[in-house]
Amino acid sequence: FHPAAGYRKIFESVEELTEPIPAKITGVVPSWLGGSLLRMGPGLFEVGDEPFHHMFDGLALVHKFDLKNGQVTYYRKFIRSDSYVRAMTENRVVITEFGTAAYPDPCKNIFSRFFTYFRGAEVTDNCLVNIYPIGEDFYAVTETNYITKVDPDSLETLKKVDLCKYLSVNGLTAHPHTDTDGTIYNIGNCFGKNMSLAYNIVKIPPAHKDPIEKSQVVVQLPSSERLKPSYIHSFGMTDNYFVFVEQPVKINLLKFLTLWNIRGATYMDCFESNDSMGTLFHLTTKDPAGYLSSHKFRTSAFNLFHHINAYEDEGYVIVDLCTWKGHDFVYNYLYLANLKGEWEEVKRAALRAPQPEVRRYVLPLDIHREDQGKNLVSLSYTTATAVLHSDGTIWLEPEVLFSGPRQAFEFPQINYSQYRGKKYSFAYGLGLTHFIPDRIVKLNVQTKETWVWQEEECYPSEPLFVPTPGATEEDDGVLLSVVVKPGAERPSFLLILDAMKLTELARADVNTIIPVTLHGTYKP
Ligand SMILES: CCCCCCCCCCCCCCCC(=O)OC/C=C(C)/C=C/C=C(C)/C=C/C1=C(C)CCCC1(C)C
Ligand SMILES: [Fe+2]
Repeated sequence: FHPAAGYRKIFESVEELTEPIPAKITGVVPSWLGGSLLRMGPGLFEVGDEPFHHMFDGLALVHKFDLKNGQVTYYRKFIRSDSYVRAMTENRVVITEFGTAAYPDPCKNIFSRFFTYFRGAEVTDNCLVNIYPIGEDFYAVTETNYITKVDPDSLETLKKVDLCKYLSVNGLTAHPHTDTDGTIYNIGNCFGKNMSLAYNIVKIPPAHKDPIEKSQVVVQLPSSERLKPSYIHSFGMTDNYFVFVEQPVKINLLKFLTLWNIRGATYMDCFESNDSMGTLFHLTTKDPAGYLSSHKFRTSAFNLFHHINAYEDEGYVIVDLCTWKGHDFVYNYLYLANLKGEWEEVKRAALRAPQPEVRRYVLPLDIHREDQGKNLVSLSYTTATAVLHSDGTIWLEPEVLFSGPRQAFEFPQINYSQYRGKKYSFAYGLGLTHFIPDRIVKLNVQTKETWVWQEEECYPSEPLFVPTPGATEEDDGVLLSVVVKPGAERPSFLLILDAMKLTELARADVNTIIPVTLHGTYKP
């Protein structure tokens, strides 16, 4: 598919811009589409002569496409995180990133090194994963306790916020949910006093000024394994429930706590797979007086990063997920050395990685002891099953919504404002071939029909759905994706697709390579 290995370019360092640059438009940008597309990703893949090793290490770069009156400009700035500022000052990796260790400053004397050793190293504030609004402010985030307030116009870094000051969590996911009234929910690991472990769901109520100050933990879910909470990247939310999937990818807390004293260790060294637990689903009501479902939902092992959507229907909770089969951690395959090789090497490196599959799980809400051994799912439109076992657990089997050999449907998006937590039809995603992003896919989750946008030597990013104002159809809107086409005269463009047919409406070409972006927000 990619013998020219053009995808390497999306993993190379770029400089930030001093002012927005104009884009050259082909096609017609819908006149109603006025706003900013904000996206986050790594932008600097080495500091001095020290390379970053993992796809999630590069220093955070915030990107912005401004759309106004059919015209488009592009701008980008590095986040002035402590990771960035100190790296620039000392010309070396100073703060340990996800898969790259910082080594002690060789210039420091033995005494100051001794003190750093006992104070413990600093947790990274390299917010490269997502950017989203909290109240009227915008925050760039990773998955630690540090988030960074960013000016969405100038892209300037405004302040670093430590979530631990407001909430008892060690971090929050980069995938919050927002209710219609603006309430934000998120989930994070909490390593409490006495080594008690929990997954805490937090609520940030809508407020004009500093909503984070009013945030609180609303639900606490215990970890099923002592000292080893599961890694969590996103969660599900319906009108009345939170869905938390406890996956066999574990954080070994003892390793994490001693990590900082081991030379060369990184966050990646704290993870391990549990090869016997399979995967557990937990349901809790959103109501603060809510409960944790007394039934344990189980299924075979998979890695989970992205929930697509979840909703309630006829006494069931339907949960659609982008899964990776097995307990082997997918992030083990995302080292830059694997992703930046020749095409044959990239394929070889991805060969043993878990296989992707889009799956639908159906969790019955009303469970009776006398139904033991029977399939409890009687929804007309799904083949997913849930069988009650004698030990009270419910074994789930999914319905496969999309599957292709080493063809992932990842970085999923939906018409979030209208269909979050509701019965829906369409998911949009980034197609990955052996982890290389090479197409945009639309999936009808009811019929399994797919539509594809693909172009030779093009490397797109997560497609964000923006609804047409006043739309009545679920897929009436556009998809926005940042595409890199290394050989072209202008090597990157903002792609605007008609979300119904996945046909191109317009592209806005810019004269610079835009490195890989993970997630982002459209700010109308
Ligand atoms: C867009 C194209 C990408 C091309 C290649 C990628 C292919 C990916 C296929 C799989 C999907 C995976 C999606 C992952 C998305 C993502 O954005 O992940 C980024 C996650 C990051 C940077 C996580 C950082 C987490 C940290 C630093 C956690 C730290 C912690 C611990 C490990 C334990 C203790 C608590 C604490 C400090 C939070
Ligand atoms: Fe993500």
